[in-house]
Amino acid sequence: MKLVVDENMPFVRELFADFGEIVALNGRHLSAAQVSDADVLLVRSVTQVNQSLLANNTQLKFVGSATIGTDHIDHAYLGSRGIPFASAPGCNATSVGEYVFNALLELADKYHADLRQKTVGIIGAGNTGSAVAKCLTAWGVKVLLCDPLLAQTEDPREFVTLEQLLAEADAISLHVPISHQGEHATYHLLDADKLALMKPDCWLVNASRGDVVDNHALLAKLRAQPFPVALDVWEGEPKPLAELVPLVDIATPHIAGYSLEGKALGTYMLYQTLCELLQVSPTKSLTELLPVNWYQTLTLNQTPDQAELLRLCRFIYDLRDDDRQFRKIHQIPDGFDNMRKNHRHRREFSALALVNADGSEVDCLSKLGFSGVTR
Ligand SMILES: NC(=O)c1ccc[n+]([C@@H]2O[C@H](COP(=O)([O-])OP(=O)(O)OC[C@H]3O[C@@H](n4cnc5c(N)ncnc54)[C@H](O)[C@@H]3O)[C@@H](O)[C@H]2O)c1
Ligand SMILES: O=C(O)[C@H](O)[C@H](O)COP(=O)(O)O
Repeated sequence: MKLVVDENMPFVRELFADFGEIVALNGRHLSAAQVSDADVLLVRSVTQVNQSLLANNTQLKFVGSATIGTDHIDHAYLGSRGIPFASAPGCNATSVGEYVFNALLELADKYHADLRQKTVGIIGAGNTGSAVAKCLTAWGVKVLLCDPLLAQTEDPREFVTLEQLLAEADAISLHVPISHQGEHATYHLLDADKLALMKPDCWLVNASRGDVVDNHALLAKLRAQPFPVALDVWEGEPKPLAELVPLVDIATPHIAGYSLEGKALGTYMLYQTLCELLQVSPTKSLTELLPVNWYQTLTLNQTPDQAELLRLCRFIYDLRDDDRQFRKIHQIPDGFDNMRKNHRHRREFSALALVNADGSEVDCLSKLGFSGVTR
């Protein structure tokens, strides 16, 4: 069997080598010729999987995307060809949750604000939105959820309308898929009119898809009156609107989901699906592939203050490093993709096992996901 895979997919050889020959290629520039004799195609979000990529291939048995978003997949075309497809729902949700929490802590630090005095509005309350809510709730921050689709279900959580969220939130984080049609389409969900409904100085974080926010409208608003913004995703990736970058406080190249755990789980979920499809038992486990946790002895107050929490979060992932690098490379040809390809995989909070020197467990840190170890 021949497996054509995105080169930016950790542990792909360890997990898939037993199935056949692995050919790892640049996913952004994958051509029809390169996939013409593939039996299995494993992609990430930068590969458009559609008729023009697959028309020459008559032997494809499986397409997998090691991502949460699937807007790069022509589902109707795969369906019409009867080609099985799987993605990896939720694989990097914790990573996104921790990225957004870190970003909000950085904004709070920069603007001398207490995050716990803020109300954070989360638009889209699925896997990534819930992961953000989990971190914020653990830290005692009030959260508003807007998700008109989940609001129609048995979901027991309380939901608000978009208008209510825009009117009440001191910070907004976006967690919707990109969609272009229907009552709840998310393309330019925050357009000039909606941006105008935000409270003055409301913070904005986008780690969903770039075109959920009208980037030109955001640029105009920031030029008229700067306010705190963190963007991980951009319209027109891999070429973000150059004038927008200097006006935002935190700028990164679509790496919110790039924890080692999140990326590895994406690959692993596809391994499980292919095993199922081929009716073979999985023989590999994800935990044996991941490196060991870090142990850190700390002396912490029972409830750390915001500065102490930020220090701890920066210890595991210092968002400012990615922000600094991004500002240097975003206008260089291939800079955006190269930074992603060479991104040093960060670990999730769970990889940091805290040994509190006074022997006590710090409740909010356990709730945030740090491995709490007391002695
Ligand atoms: N930056 C990154 O690295 C990164 C990583 C993972 C996912 N993402 C993006 O984030 C998106 C969300 O991921 P997820 O795991 O939370 O997906 P999910 O499917 O678990 O949740 C998405 C939620 O959005 C809701 N929704 C849809 N339209 C809406 C609307 N108009 N208003 C409010 N809510 C709406 C849905 O009902 C759903 O509950 C993905 O589709 C992907 O595009 C980005
Ligand atoms: O939808 C997702 O899971 C993320 O946006 C995705 O992981 C981004 O990374 P990429 O697939 O482009 O490497």
